[in-house]
Amino acid sequence: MKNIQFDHVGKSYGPTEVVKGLHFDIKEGERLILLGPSGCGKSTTLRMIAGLEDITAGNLYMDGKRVNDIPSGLRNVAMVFQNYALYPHMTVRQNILYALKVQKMSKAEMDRRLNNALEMLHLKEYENRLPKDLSGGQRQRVALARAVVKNADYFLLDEPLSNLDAQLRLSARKELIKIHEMYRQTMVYVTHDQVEAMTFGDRVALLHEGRLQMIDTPENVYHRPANLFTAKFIGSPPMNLINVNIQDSNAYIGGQAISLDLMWLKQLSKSKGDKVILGIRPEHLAITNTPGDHSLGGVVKYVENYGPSYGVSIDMEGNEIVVMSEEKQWSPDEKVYVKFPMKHLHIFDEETTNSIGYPEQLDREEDTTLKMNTIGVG
Ligand SMILES: Nc1ncnc2c1ncn2[C@@H]1O[C@H](COP(=O)(O)OP(=O)(O)OP(=O)(O)O)[C@@H](O)[C@H]1O
Repeated sequence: MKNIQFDHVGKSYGPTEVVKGLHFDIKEGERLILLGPSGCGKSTTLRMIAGLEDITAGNLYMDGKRVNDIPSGLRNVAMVFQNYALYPHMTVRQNILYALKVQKMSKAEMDRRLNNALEMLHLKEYENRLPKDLSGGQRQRVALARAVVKNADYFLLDEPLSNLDAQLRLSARKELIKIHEMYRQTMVYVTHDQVEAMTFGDRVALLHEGRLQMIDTPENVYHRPANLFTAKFIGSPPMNLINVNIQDSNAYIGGQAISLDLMWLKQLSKSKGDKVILGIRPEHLAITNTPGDHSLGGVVKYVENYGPSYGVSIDMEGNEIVVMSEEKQWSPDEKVYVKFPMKHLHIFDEETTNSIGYPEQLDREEDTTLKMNTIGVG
């Protein structure tokens, strides 16, 4: 099994621990995205898999074998770096063949792999050029070709598309998906771009300050965030998060209350004390001019144009709430009402910041127990 297992893996530089207790598996053949803000430890984690960085705590297994002390060259990995790392004095062809020559492969096999890669990545006509005579996108494709020809079991990519403009990034991403579907290597892909992560990953592992926050499918990371960090990081504009007091079956936001006539929230108020954070995505809220059930009043602060819709920023009892609206009609200082649909509410524990309830269980009325998010926290 060409899988990768992190067993409480950590990395310290002197006294500074930059990766902390990573404990999860990457499955054979999957596209796993390491996502997180700058400095969270993504590259360090990838470099530990590649064997370019010592592991200072825990064990790392690849294909069932502990690799902590196995040098990079024996791990059967191909890596693509953000800055491409092409040899400037070598042509495209020489750059691509370099790794294979080191492996002492037969000429016929080298030519076969080279031609496949040149064709697949549309590089045939640039074969004899030096890197300085290529565009950023073309250089990036050469870096990919150089990794592809190695036919490695593990394909490790560190922000490989970040130097490309938006359009090129889109086509390069499609290319990468094609390559991956053809070879199905175990792929680990570092990015800080959530759109890239959501569109490209089979699963996403979100890191923050060296710790795993959640590892799951893009869909679950978006719809069932395991904690406040995940809820805030994924989604643009981000999820609204509001401190509320729960009393009986009402959630109080300042002086206003919405009735939470749901069995699981009643249970929550009994078992969890009364202070929680309520989360709801901007696209799940609706604005009206008139009060109604599950609606709270607020005042429009400003409206931002997001292209297909408008982000309306509303002051609600000192909380700033963003609501996506198809209409531009809302103007600053206008009094409005915001409807909170019960089926889209998330509840987070104020103290631990972990999710203690998310919307899906509302569809199953017979299930009155709280669904807990237990994945990958800590
Ligand atoms: N050689 C080093 N010595 C000391 N600290 C280091 C060293 N290399 C990295 N770090 C620190 O480790 C932390 C994690 O770095 P890393 O490059 O893994 O983050 P990242 O998530 O990939 O960030 P980015 O998206 O900005 O590349 C950072 O705080 C960084 O400053």
